[in-house]
Amino acid sequence: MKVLKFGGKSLGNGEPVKSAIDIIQKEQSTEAVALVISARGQSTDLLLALYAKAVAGADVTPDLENFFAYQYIKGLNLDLSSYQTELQQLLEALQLLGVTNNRIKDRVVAFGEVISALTVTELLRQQGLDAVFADARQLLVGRCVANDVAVDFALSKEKTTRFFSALAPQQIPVITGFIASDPEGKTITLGRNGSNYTATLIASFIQATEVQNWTDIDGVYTASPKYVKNAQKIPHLSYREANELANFGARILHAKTILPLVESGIPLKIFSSFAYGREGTLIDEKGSGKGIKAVSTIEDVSLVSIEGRGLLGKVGIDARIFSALSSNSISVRLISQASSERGIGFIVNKEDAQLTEQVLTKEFSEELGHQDISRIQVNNNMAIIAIVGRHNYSLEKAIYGLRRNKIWLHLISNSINGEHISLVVDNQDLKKAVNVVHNQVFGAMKTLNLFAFGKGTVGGKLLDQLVRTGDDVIRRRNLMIRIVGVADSKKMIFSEDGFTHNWREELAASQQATDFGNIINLLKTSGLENIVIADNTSSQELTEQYPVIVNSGFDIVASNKKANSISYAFYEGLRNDLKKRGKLFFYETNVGAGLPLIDTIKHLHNSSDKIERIRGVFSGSLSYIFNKFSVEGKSFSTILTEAKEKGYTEPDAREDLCGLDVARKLIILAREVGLQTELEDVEVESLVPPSLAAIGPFEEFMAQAETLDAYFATIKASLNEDEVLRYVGDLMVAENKLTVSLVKASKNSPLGNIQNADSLFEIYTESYETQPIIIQGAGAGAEVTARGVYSDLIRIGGHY
Ligand SMILES: NC(=O)C1=CN([C@@H]2O[C@H](COP(=O)(O)OP(=O)(O)OC[C@H]3O[C@@H](n4cnc5c(N)ncnc54)[C@H](OP(=O)(O)O)[C@@H]3O)[C@@H](O)[C@H]2O)C=CC1
Ligand SMILES: N[C@@H](CC=O)C(=O)O
Repeated sequence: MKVLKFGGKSLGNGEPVKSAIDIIQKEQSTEAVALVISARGQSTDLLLALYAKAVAGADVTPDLENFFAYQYIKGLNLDLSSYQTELQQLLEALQLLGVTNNRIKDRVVAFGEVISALTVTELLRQQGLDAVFADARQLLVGRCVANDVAVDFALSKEKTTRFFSALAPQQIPVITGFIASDPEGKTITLGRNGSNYTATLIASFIQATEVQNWTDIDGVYTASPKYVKNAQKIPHLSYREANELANFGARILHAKTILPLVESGIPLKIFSSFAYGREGTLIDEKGSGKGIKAVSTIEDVSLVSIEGRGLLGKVGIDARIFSALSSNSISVRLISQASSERGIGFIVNKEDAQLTEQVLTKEFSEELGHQDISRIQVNNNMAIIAIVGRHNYSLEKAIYGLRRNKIWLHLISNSINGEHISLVVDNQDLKKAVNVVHNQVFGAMKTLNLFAFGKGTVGGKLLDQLVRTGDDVIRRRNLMIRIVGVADSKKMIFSEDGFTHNWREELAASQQATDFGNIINLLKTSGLENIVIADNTSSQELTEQYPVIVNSGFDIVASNKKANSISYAFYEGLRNDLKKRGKLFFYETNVGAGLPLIDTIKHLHNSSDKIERIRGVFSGSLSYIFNKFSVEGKSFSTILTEAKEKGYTEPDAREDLCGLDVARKLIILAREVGLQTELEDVEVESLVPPSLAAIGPFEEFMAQAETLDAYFATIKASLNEDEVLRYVGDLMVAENKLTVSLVKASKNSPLGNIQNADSLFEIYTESYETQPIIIQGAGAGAEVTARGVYSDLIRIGGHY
């Protein structure tokens, strides 16, 4: 015979209770069943509310009617009037007395299970099954001890086996869950998860073949799906693991419910009654072997810490703490003690925190007076994350992830059998922390949460690329890049669930103004892990906020060159912040767009190959302009407009023309090789004609196209037939000399030979002294630059 237990949600009116009856019919067709039934739907909550109202002397009539209205199922021949009268009388007595009483409370609550079991019995009879109602108060006996129930196993077993042996083979007992009686025959309840306990007790008494727990969740998950979206169902657990999970927050289980099964070796299966046929979780003696099984959580606990020099080497301190707590019925969830014995920390339930402080202050009043104990501190806003299962390096992995996400660990506790690690974090960090730990220890898919500043040429293309190829990155890199926010200079959007192809429409429809402080605050309080800020703007104000971003615990990717080319003091300060916080900043696209230039320079520099000179065409837009202008008949302004339309220029193309963009790139490379240069150190030959230098808006500048064209026509006229114009950047490291100038190059030289918007960099080093390393390819453009930023994001993801 197997025992089937149905939870309250699985017996709610309508489809849920119909499905439960279907399941019972199917299951009993293969093997005899005994049923354990919880109160239906919200019945227990309604009864508790009725009890509270009655004690407060309030009118309970409407609520009582509501309760019974819910209990009646249309077409079912069940008369509950005697129960209604009995409950009403109990509540009236409570109204008169106005006092709380746990035994009466249990009697009130018991109506939920009794009516539910009667209802299921009747529904089964309607289907032609021989169902027999059984009140568990006739079967299970126990005593209330300190907020718990101690079951009298021998007596309960005797009563239960006697009841079962009197059943005919075809009869299906429908037993009330949750309730039992005390030795005087008064109603008691079995506490949290009480109906599950009823089921496992009955199963152990009758030596059932298995217990099936039918509920609204289809099994035990690797973490609470409320917090961790990619939590996975666990197919198989051992009793030990289930017990650890039950002790550490798994709502679906309770430690004491597992015990009767352990002793009798009966397997427990957890299924969803809303998805019959779907695999659930099996819990038995063997389990599925080694490995991490789950990361569970307990919210809202309190951390108590006792510190002081007087604890050093003193015998009996721990004994005094725990005996004081135990005589006040305060249970300690976990403990950690410094090896020097100068401090001890432990976790209690939040409800017990105040009493704990009072009890310990009294116990150690003398030591506190002599300053042997400097303080007893209680911190109420704590949470526990428990890693359950045998682990190799899981603690290291968890700590690495938590550190990267700036999550403070208050206490660590490791079980002796190695099957359990507990980590205590601030409650406010719980969601982020459990995601980090879960992903670290399972090596599960990592999530990178991206907030993107800038949705123009580069930023917009990056977001489109991410949406288009995100699934591919998940498949190949086990990394999900979730776009949680986008901001342009005016508006922003933010959603913890992320945006996909609809980001443009969502941003267009947004009413929320871009506000940097608000964005950082939203991200910090979101509970999202692994946050990366993408800067695809040309805003200097935003780059000046990078230290705030880093100090908030976020990584950065940027196509914006300004953070690396404004003052050296800022550059150095940012590097210090990054180092101190262990944060990442990737900016490969700052020079040469998607070309692997900065990385190459870094590798050469780090391998001590002295870089002597970097020379070439640093500007993609000016490469395009001079490639065309030198050989085609179009005017300079026409080609400049083309370059802008193709997305090669800076937002204000004069930053390219005046040499500022190339100068920035030279500074960035110079700093990579260790020079402490400033923008003013670069000797720049500007291409903005002197007569147009003072013009304000770009449109006004372009309105002077004739002057611009005439200026460049003169320069072009001075070219020989085999020459072309090139705008060349040159970094001479030993001389600390950085120049940008317009040169005439032979069409047949490497510089003269480049096409389209290609950049070309010649890198001379100690090893590559005469034959430089040459890196050449598209040096500007939305597609290649966005790809470069994308690849920086993936590199950051590789560190999670
Ligand atoms: N184009 C290229 O080939 C390359 C460009 N880069 C760099 O990429 C960066 C972006 O260039 P590009 O895409 O061409 O420029 P765009 O002008 O096309 O886009 C800039 C975006 O930044 C937004 N923005 C500006 N200031 C802010 C701010 N303070 N907060 C939020 N958003 C802001 C703009 O908003 P709004 O739309 O409201 O104006 C716009 O969406 C530049 O720094 C450039 O140097 C680097 C390598 C190559
Ligand atoms: N405007 C820049 C874009 C890339 O950095 C260029 O022309 O190279």
